[in-house]
Amino acid sequence: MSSSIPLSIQSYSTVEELSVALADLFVTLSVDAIQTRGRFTVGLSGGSLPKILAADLVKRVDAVEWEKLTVFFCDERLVPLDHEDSNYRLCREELFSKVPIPEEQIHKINPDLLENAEEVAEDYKDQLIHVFAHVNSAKFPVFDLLLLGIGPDGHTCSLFPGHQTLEDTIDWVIPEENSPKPPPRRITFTLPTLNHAHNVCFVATGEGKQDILKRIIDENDQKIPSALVQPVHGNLFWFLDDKASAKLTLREKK
Ligand SMILES: O=C1O[C@H](COP(=O)(O)O)[C@@H](O)[C@H](O)[C@H]1O
Repeated sequence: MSSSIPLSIQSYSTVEELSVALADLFVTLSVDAIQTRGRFTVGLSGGSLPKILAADLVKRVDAVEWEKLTVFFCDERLVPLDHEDSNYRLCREELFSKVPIPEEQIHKINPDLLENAEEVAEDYKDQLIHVFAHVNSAKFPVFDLLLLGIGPDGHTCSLFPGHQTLEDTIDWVIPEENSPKPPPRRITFTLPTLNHAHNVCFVATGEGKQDILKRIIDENDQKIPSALVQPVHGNLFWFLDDKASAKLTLREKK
């Protein structure tokens, strides 16, 4: 890893302890962002992340000013919003249904456009512009916090190894219609969108992530999409459990 990137790798004995620490980070960053900018902009992932995030956060609902939260999805599957593969549905079941976040502050894909992935991405960009354009002078949205997962192949969001999507240096959100992990049709934030955030936090647990984490963190293998997430000015956090981090040389044991 480049030494210029503020890097924090924390490994917890259990997923439960990791959930407590992740909720601490979420609360702390929400307080900072709301004090500084009047709101907290968050990008959520699907997969294992929503459950780990919600486990402790829902126990301290009052610690977050939910009405000042704005949520996007770092990637979304092109399925109806109530489909079992929908990242929105997963986050609703695990988190949104348990906290007082106003529904209109959760930015979802437009289900009327599902036939055309380009149009879904364009519409999602318009939603991003509506929220970010008037406050950011940067060319990309600047999220307060992006919470990312890592697949065993090193994909993050819907950015997969070897795919053309990794080359995009202009767009904010793009279609991916050949995801090797089902369902195949998705949209995803691009690397520049990820890399302009104030804070990016990867969350990975379990033995199945050991080898890919070694390639990303110890070997900085630039063929792996997750290794290409290197915030330009922001902080990069890795929240791991001890099973996932077992093969790493660089880590702080909690
Ligand atoms: O397909 C996806 O997978 C990744 C990783 O999921 P995990 O279950 O290994 O944590 C996830 O971050 C992404 O949002 C999702 O669409």
